[in-house]
Amino acid sequence: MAQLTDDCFAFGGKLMVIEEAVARIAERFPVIAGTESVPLGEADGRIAARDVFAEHALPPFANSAVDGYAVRHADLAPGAETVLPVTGRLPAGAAAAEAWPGGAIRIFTGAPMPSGADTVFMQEDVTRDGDRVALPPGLKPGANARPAGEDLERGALAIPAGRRLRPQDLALAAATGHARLDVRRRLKVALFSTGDELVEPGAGLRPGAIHDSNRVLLASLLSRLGCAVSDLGILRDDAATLPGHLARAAEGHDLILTSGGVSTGEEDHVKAAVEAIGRLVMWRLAVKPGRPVAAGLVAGTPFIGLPGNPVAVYVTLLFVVRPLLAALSGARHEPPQAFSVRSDFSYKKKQGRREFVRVTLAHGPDGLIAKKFPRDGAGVLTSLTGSDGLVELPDDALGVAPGDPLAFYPHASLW
Ligand SMILES: Nc1nc2c(c(=O)[nH]1)N[C@H]1C(S)=C(S)[C@@H](COP(=O)(O)OP(=O)(O)OC[C@H]3O[C@@H](n4cnc5c(N)ncnc54)[C@H](O)[C@@H]3O)O[C@H]1N2
Ligand code: MOO
Repeated sequence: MAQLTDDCFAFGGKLMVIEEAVARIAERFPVIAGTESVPLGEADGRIAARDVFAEHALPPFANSAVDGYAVRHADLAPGAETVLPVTGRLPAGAAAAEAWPGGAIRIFTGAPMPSGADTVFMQEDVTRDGDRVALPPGLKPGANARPAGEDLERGALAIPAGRRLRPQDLALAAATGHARLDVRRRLKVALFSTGDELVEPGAGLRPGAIHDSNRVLLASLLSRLGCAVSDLGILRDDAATLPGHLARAAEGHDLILTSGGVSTGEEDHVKAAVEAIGRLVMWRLAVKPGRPVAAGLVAGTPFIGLPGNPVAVYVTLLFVVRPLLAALSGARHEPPQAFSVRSDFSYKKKQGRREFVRVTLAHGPDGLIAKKFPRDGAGVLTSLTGSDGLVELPDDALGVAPGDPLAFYPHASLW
């Protein structure tokens, strides 16, 4: 393939490492503008548009961590039991009271510490007798009391801009005084499958046809990643009509995503269609499965063409598209977390490309071991439904042997 005038890759050369390719594609993709304010209940999975600061300290006031008795530590006899009169009662929600010198206040979890009191005995540790309570020796000053601002001081950063909001972030926003958050607008993604062999799920299978499974995989994954997906159906392997479909999709979308038709066959028209009405900025990556992935711009709108094989779709969406979605939407890319497991298999690979192998986990003598899913073709969908996750074989590795440490990504933590 000829070197394109405006591209950054020599397509014929060594394949580019995933992170470098993603960084160089991202440079050419514009970050979307536009934010909206949403109630916390609608903010899960959205991207924080700006830093969120604590409106007040968390907790806002010093309070008891247990049900028990609040005292001034200075009133306790060193090394001996202390008996104090019970001088008050403070349930959660009550306004703070004064601590009487030489008295103990019956207090409940979350109630404000009485001013002057600094230490709380758990009720299980004391002996109550009428209006007096006997307190054992040995409790440190400050025990079982939570200071104001222990979690966050007023004005402290609670959520950084660019964070993809998780339920725990929303809890922190609520706890620090926010009812709504400013978030980036959703990325609008136009989604196509391509291929003459494809028919809709549920349709009868004529000879040579298969059901389109990539579109529902991609639409579902993209929705989980917070995108607004336009499902635009199946495009035929037709060099004459493909460019028009892509050009129309470029209007009103932030990204066009296709699967299929990006390999080298003469029926693989997607790349040519992009070049006809826009430009490719990258084709082919050092990754297996998923090598023929293509990226470009169509009428200024970012385009990513994934290979047709379903496992290649899964892997490239995760490791190529996902960081690009983050770049487009102004999010911080938080790479999926890998866990270390031991290999239970031997496998040879080519140097100079990263491979993702589907595995199931089992308990070995020294921790978790990864067993390779027996059928590893990039078209084997049951290798995705029947495995626990992916292991990553590094670009430069020549293979893996039993006992080798492996980076494992559970399916459950990927989306
Ligand atoms: N001569 C070569 N052949 C192939 C190469 C190569 O380098 N040289 N690369 C192989 C690799 S690796 C992959 S991956 C595939 C990718 O090719 P395409 O992106 O052009 O994809 P298709 O040929 O259109 O489809 C591949 C495969 O996937 C099935 N498919 C496509 N779309 C869907 C869908 N929506 N749902 C379910 N299945 C789908 C399609 O029927 C094919 O079986 O090329 C290799 N060939
Ligand atoms: O890269 Mo292809 O995805 O190996 O099958």
